[in-house]
Amino acid sequence: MKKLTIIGSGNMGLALAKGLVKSGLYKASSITLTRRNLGGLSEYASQGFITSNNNAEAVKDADIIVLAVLPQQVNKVLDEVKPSINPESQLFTSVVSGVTCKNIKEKLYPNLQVVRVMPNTAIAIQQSMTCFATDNASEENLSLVKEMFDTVGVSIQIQEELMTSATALCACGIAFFLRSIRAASQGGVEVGFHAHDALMMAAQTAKGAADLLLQLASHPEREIDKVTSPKGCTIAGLNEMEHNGFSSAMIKGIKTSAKIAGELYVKE
Ligand SMILES: NC(=O)C1=CN([C@@H]2O[C@H](COP(=O)(O)OP(=O)(O)OC[C@H]3O[C@@H](n4cnc5c(N)ncnc54)[C@H](O)[C@@H]3O)[C@@H](O)[C@H]2O)C=CC1
Ligand SMILES: O=C(O)[C@@H]1CCC=N1
Repeated sequence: MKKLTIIGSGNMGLALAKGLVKSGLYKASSITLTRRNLGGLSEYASQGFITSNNNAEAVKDADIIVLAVLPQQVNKVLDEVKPSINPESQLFTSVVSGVTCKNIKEKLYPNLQVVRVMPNTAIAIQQSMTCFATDNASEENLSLVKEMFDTVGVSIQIQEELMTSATALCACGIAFFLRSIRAASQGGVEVGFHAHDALMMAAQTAKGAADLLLQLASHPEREIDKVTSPKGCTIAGLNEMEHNGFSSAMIKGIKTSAKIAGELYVKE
């Protein structure tokens, strides 16, 4: 079993750690989690994870390193770990938005194999859509990354220039679909359901809609056509939403997120 060190164990780092252990691919004892404030990791230490607030020490024995700090924390952390990194033997992965493989190699070592990965928080329940890209990692290391992220959802390799787009569509996308479900449940309350029933009903309906596309390899409009009876209530509601900019709002939101994702990291 490979040894993994996650630098920056916040929302994403912890979701990844939980998902990998749940999948059975990793034991908690083979994952080291770092954070500045160790107290925030005590629950994880009691579950068998190794915890540390010393990034330089924590990366020394790792086969795979996952950088999961915020973009504005990257420069300081890379300076800190550089003397402990072995570019010959370690694989460096990063989930940080807007930080390219080149940015990391410039700060660390030019021959370090780097894979940029963009998962989403559904990784905690093995349902992530994960995109990854590299400009120098070996096929063997790419297979390792694919195996790792396929056990916690679905992963695909993409061109690196599309990573900020993948961030918007898939990583930010979790929030966009959650807000849609929340809005649907609020509508549900207005038409007569208690809030917790409305939320469960909206979430299960969203899950069914997604599964129609994934399991039948169908297109949204094909499935929509099956719901919209002529002169019926679905087309009336759907058109009302479109008159209010439903599709347009989602498209504009994704474009804005993709733009911001590319501006999050500032080189020193
Ligand atoms: N939250 C999400 O849905 C996703 C986040 N990402 C990326 O993951 C990265 C982390 O995002 P979040 O987990 O949301 O942020 P977060 O703020 O929850 O996590 C960052 C963690 O890094 C720790 N940290 C800061 N400085 C550190 C240091 N010097 N040493 C060790 N730990 C340190 C913080 O204490 C915090 O726990 C970001 O770069 C983000 O772009 C990528 C995909 C999805
Ligand atoms: O909001 C953010 O910047 C991070 C990256 C993608 C999801 N969360």
